[in-house]
Amino acid sequence: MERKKIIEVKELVKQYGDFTAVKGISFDVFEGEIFGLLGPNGAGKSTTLEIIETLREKTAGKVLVDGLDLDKSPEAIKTRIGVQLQTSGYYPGLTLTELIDLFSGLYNQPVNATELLSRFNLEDKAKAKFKELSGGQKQRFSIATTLINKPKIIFLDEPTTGLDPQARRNLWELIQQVRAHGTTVVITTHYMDEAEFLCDRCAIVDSGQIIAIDSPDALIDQLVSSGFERPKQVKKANLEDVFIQLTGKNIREN
Ligand SMILES: Nc1ncnc2c1ncn2[C@@H]1O[C@H](COP(=O)(O)OP(=O)(O)OP(=O)(O)O)[C@@H](O)[C@H]1O
Repeated sequence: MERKKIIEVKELVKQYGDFTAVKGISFDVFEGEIFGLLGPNGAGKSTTLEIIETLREKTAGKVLVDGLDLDKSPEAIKTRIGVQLQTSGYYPGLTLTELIDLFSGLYNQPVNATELLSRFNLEDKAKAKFKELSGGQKQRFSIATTLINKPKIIFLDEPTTGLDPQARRNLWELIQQVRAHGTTVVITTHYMDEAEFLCDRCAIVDSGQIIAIDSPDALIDQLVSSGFERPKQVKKANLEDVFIQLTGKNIREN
């Protein structure tokens, strides 16, 4: 059975003055997958996401989200997507419940704040102010808020940057749960372990172009079949495994 394309990007171009940040990229995202955009700083990942999110004008190309043309139906697209705000985008003095109620009113979507907070292990923080949360809790809350308008797709821009190993792994599990509920996830990251763990497929973007696109496994197999070998014998564990083994998996943020 053919999988449904929920995002179609064709020959997308973005120029900032004389500088071309996105150079005619094309890719599809399938419904229900976790799709990653990977690439070094300045590759054009955020620009591409912001165009799909209707937050930035494109220079050329075509974008369809859930079958809707970005040029014709940006408002309808907004109702089908959830966008993670930078953590500075929240009123720091409001409690989490008040913030959820605020968004719920803005989107005109009734939301059970307690249920949403407990899905993200934040039920104990319902009356806490946003500014009182740890980094991991802030990230969990910002992902929770992407779901308020019951979107088909959520976009997460570097969701685990700055988090400790326990908080990162916890967030990975939560992102998998979001997908298990049927939401498509598009994520940008600099962490290859994160992409390998989470993404069904990923596009590697460099200097505004997609230089590879496939599942992490297939990309690794292609490299290995080209004769690549790691210069050093790979050990069965790495330093992060040592750290997690010693400090446990529990998140430390209460
Ligand atoms: N508003 C802007 N005006 C001019 N140039 C911009 C603007 N926004 C981004 N750029 C440039 O476009 C290029 C792509 O930026 P973008 O933020 O999309 O990259 P990125 O892959 O998300 O990088 P990072 O990983 O650092 O977030 C960069 O060279 C950046 O300096």
